[in-house]
Amino acid sequence: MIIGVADTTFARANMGAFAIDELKRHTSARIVRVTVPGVKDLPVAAKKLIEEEKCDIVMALGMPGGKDQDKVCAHEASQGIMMAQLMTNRHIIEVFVHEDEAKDDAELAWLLEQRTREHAVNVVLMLTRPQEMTKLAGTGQRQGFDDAGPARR
Ligand SMILES: Cc1nc2c(=O)[nH]c(=O)nc-2n(C[C@H](O)[C@H](O)[C@H](O)CO)c1C
Repeated sequence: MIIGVADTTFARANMGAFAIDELKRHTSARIVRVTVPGVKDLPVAAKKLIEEEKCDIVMALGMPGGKDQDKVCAHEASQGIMMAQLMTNRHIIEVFVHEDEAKDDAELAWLLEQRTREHAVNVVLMLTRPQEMTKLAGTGQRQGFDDAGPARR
């Protein structure tokens, strides 16, 4: 099994390093990493990881900024990532932390790390123990901030 990790220099924390550290805690799968400038460069980076590096699944890690043009960029990047998934028939787990989700730099740094680590665990489960993911179905999981939990009557 091979896991791809694509991250960006635009992000304000080393999301690729967090992902790799967390993946290594849960799997001995080979990991291939590539770093690109920004989120719009992630779709082709992920597609190349799948097609050329034979990755079974890819984490696409990025941080959209808070400006309007950043949000447009992020939407375009998401569409590209979805297209790459459909073209390759492989999951590309998009891990985006929007800069304005956090109230200050300290929270942003925490969120960039926490969301990346929690999605790394999802990636390992999806690849190696999908039945464990099914056990979590409908439980209101969130990556980073608190889980929402199941809705109650
Ligand atoms: C406006 C803009 N905003 C972001 C952003 O919020 N987050 C990010 O990761 N990258 C951004 N970029 C850069 C593009 O994603 C891309 O790297 C360049 O257009 C080069 O292809 C751009 C150009």
